[in-house]
Amino acid sequence: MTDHPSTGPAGKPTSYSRVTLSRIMTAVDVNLYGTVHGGVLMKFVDDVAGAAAARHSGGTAVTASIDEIVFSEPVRVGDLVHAHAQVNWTGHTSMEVGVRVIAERWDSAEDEPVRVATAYLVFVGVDVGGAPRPVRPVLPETLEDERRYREAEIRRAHRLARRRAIQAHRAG
Ligand SMILES: CCCCCCCCCCCCCCCC(=O)SCCNC(=O)CCNC(=O)[C@H](O)C(C)(C)COP(=O)(O)OP(=O)(O)OC[C@H]1O[C@@H](n2cnc3c(N)ncnc32)[C@H](O)[C@@H]1OP(=O)(O)O
Repeated sequence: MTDHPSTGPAGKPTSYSRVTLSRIMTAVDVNLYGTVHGGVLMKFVDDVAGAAAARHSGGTAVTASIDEIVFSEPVRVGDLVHAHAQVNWTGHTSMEVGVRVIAERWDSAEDEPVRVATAYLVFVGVDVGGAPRPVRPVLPETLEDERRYREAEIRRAHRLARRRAIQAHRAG
């Protein structure tokens, strides 16, 4: 089992944080090439991740960083797009939120929905003054949740190692 905060009264299961946002993409969402702009999807991803972080932490949470966002298939005008988010990992004041974006093609409703994007973001719970505040631990419930928790730790370790390496490089 992954070494995550043990079950305690203050913890919340992963499923508690789950949020889905859905919308139909329109002509105002397109880029020069006629497909949906990546920035539109990034805003959508940030919104659903923010809602999951707010729900888990029981208050305001701000986006601190985006570790990764992958656009795996283009999205088109008319597609019905669903963004599913959950808190994968918690630190002291920060949370990793994973987001999966799925599209139902408007012109092939019989086909299986397509995974169009995947993202991992770090949110920090903040108080009314904007200062970081402690967040309750997330409690993985399933093997899949455990896997995501462990992978979030790997992403965090890489992020911190990269920062240290760049700082050392700059220090000469
Ligand atoms: C019931 C509910 C339904 C829902 C209903 C509500 C719906 C609601 C929907 C909202 C949907 C919109 C969601 C949009 C959300 C925005 O758009 S927020 C706007 C964009 N973001 C910002 O403006 C953030 C600006 N940055 C900051 O304010 C500060 O840098 C931060 C993020 C608060 C961090 O402050 P700091 O003093 O540098 O913090 P520091 O003490 O060094 O570190 C605190 C923690 O942050 C982590 N951290 C700091 N920097 C980073 C970094 N670059 N990368 C990763 N982690 C970092 C640290 O590792 C540390 O983690 P822990 O070890 O405590 O776990």
